[in-house]
Amino acid sequence: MSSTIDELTATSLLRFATAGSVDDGKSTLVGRLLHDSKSVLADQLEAVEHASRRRGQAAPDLALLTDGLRAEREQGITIDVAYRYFATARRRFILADTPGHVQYTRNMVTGASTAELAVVLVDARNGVVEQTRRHAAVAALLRVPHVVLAVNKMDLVDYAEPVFAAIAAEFTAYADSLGVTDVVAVPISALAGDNVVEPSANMDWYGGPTLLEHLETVPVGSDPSSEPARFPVQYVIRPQSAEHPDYRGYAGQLASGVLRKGDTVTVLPAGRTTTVAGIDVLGTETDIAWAPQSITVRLAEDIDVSRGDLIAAGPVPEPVKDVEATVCHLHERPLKAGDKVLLKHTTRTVRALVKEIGYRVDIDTLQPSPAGELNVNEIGRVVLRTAEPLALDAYADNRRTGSFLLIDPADGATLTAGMAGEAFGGALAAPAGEPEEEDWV
Ligand SMILES: Nc1nc2c(ncn2[C@@H]2O[C@H](COP(=O)(O)OP(=O)(O)OP(=O)(O)O)[C@@H](O)[C@H]2O)c(=O)[nH]1
Repeated sequence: MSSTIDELTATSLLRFATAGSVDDGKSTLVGRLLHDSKSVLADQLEAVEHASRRRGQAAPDLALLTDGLRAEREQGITIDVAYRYFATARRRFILADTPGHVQYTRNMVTGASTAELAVVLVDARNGVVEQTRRHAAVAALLRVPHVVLAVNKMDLVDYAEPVFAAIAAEFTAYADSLGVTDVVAVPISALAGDNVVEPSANMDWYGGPTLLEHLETVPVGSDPSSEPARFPVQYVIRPQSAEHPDYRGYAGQLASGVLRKGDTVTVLPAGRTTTVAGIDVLGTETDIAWAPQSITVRLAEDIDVSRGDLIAAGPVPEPVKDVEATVCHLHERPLKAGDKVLLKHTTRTVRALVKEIGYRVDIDTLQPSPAGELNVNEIGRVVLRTAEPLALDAYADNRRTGSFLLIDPADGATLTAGMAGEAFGGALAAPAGEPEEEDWV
């Protein structure tokens, strides 16, 4: 069965995000990836060639492939996170293309929250700059498992190995201090196509994979059997037909792990334990299901289960009403102690009070400092009190069931993205003079 799991789970799909400062060459890189991996349709390419000729450029400007919005191009900035889908013979890709201007943190959090790999782009002429460190910090905070440092514009530094080596060493050391251990550095020229899809003849000193080779081969989709099963109930199915008067099934997407018929499970937050009586995938009964399949589960006992409950196996989280989390604030309206919000965790939405803004983190220095409120793009530590108990995992253990959103009850706006538990692998201490974490709640 394990080979089937390998074949059918997310191993064939890589979700990744790009991040870089303005003009580092993200659009050109993504265009180059799509073009050289033959993911671009002929008519798209024709349109780009036509547009480039009109502007008097001899070669097609591949950045045009990715900059869908003309207005944005005219302003010279990229507006929002764009998702692009492409595939090679070896793997399918979903790319969250995150822009590099001032809204970087918000966009990168949005784009990288589901990513398994982040490509951090730097301009070889500038090396590691402030924004590079910020991108690395956000990747660390979101626990993106793999980071690629793409050192772009190598053509402008004469393809010189020492330039690349120094940047790679500086970045790797910084990433390491954040707890990001899987960093692969690739010297590229997005414009000329060196080491993006094809190996570069200009950099024969580089023995590593091209960017695409790495994207195609990096291990993804952590083995579901290594994680405890987490199944947030999306719908309760009760057909109440004469044929099946007692049928009660729970439908949703398995967030993590493997669920088998006969497994002992706990329904949270109530805490009732029962066994899995049956599993249906696409209307067909099966003995086993794994994340991220969409399934319907039947339980042995007729217990009260509703939308928003978590059916969990293995070590299950203790439901809590006091939530301490690291958050990134996404909205122009600041988040303050005393705010009444809605907290959306998987399929469950509950009322919550912002009890305390613990501190904000300076993303450049990673130093925490006391804060009364969190402004847009700021990262900080908050304490929340929910109206009903939540079955939250630590984000470090489970990115799906350890994360949540805060929503403005007045207009439904998404305010804040939250990650339960410790930040930066616990390396981040409370600011000096602040109460110890235990004293907060
Ligand atoms: N010489 C050289 N120029 C490059 C390379 N990659 C990109 N450029 C140029 O750098 C400029 C910026 O590239 P873009 O791809 O638009 O940069 P971006 O990072 O997407 O910029 P924003 O969309 O504004 O965030 C353009 O003039 C590109 O042609 C490269 O490898 N070598």
